[in-house]
Amino acid sequence: MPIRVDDDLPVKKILEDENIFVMGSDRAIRQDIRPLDILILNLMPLKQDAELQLMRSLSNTPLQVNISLIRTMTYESKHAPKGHLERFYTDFSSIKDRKWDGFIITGAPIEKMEFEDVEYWDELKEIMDWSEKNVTSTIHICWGAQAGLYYRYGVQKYELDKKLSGIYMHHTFHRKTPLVRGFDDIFYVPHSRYTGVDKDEIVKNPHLEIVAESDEAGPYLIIGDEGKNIFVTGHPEYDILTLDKEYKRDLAKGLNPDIPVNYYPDNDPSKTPIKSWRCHANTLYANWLNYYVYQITPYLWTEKADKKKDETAE
Ligand SMILES: CC(=O)SCCNC(=O)CCNC(=O)[C@H](O)C(C)(C)COP(=O)(O)OP(=O)(O)OC[C@H]1O[C@@H](n2cnc3c(N)ncnc32)[C@H](O)[C@@H]1OP(=O)(O)O
Ligand SMILES: N[C@@H](CCO)C(=O)O
Repeated sequence: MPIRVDDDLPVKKILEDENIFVMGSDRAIRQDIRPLDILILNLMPLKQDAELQLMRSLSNTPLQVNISLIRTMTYESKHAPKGHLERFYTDFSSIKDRKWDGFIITGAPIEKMEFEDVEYWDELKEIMDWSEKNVTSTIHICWGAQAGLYYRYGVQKYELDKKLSGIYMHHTFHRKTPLVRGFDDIFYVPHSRYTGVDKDEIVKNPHLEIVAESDEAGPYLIIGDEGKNIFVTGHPEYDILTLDKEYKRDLAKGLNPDIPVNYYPDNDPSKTPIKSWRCHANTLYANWLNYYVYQITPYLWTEKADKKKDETAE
């Protein structure tokens, strides 16, 4: 698909080299269509990796997608280059006075902290409150999913006995649900986290529906309020080598990590992993953009459109 990004964004060149269809602003302004406006709150420390991974995942649709990036202002990232953040990112106060078709809240390596101890927790709560009225559908990834399930629906996270790391087999429950349309009967997804969410709390909440799960990794795709909020507890967007880097990093730190499961051929970390989740990631994001964003978002999002939506909901 044509992803529209800033012409100078460094990952644009990488995406073009990979043959991902990226459209520069010159060509985009000459296509006479209404593009989707997608906002990404990037909470990952390795911001450019996350940009690249998400843009790849969003690239499998004929729709034109404008990507805008925001960061937190109450916590300053230590690892992201300052110049990059200043040039390509803005903050919540600059984007809050308009409507957005889709919104992505990324993961963050802070799942062992209490939510209330996260430095940007109040800011994130404000952003989540704002998104209820100003975004058509929000996807939350990994820690972002745990934070969203907790703040929006009161679902607790809990610490696992050990880090869940690897490529896990999943299945869907409701094959007719648009989010999982076209999925294979079983499919694989990376997970990499120290915490999980309480399945019983999700099941008993009438606003939430689990539509895909893994026997080992637990609930994976959860739909909130019919798609207004979507929670993805794994990392379908991860690159082939992301888990490898995390494993070797933890090994070097002396953390004695388990080898990520079902990842290296013959379970041998010296061998190059095989990417078995690309097709799943593409289908998931294409389904989200189509059924939960494009088909639902008003063409002209005005107060009139808001009123009509409220009337239909009543
Ligand atoms: C559960 C999930 O969502 S998984 C997704 C996260 N996965 C990844 O980030 C994988 C890649 N990350 C990494 O390899 C490592 O985090 C590294 C190498 C970048 C940094 O590791 P360390 O130096 O040990 O961690 P450090 O203490 O600096 O904190 C890491 C991140 O946690 C977050 N963080 C730490 N403390 C806080 C805090 N009090 N409040 C909010 N965020 C915090 C920040 O995002 C921080 O990175 P940033 O300042 O660059 O944004
Ligand atoms: N994916 C994360 C998990 C820890 O938050 C990492 O290994 O860096």
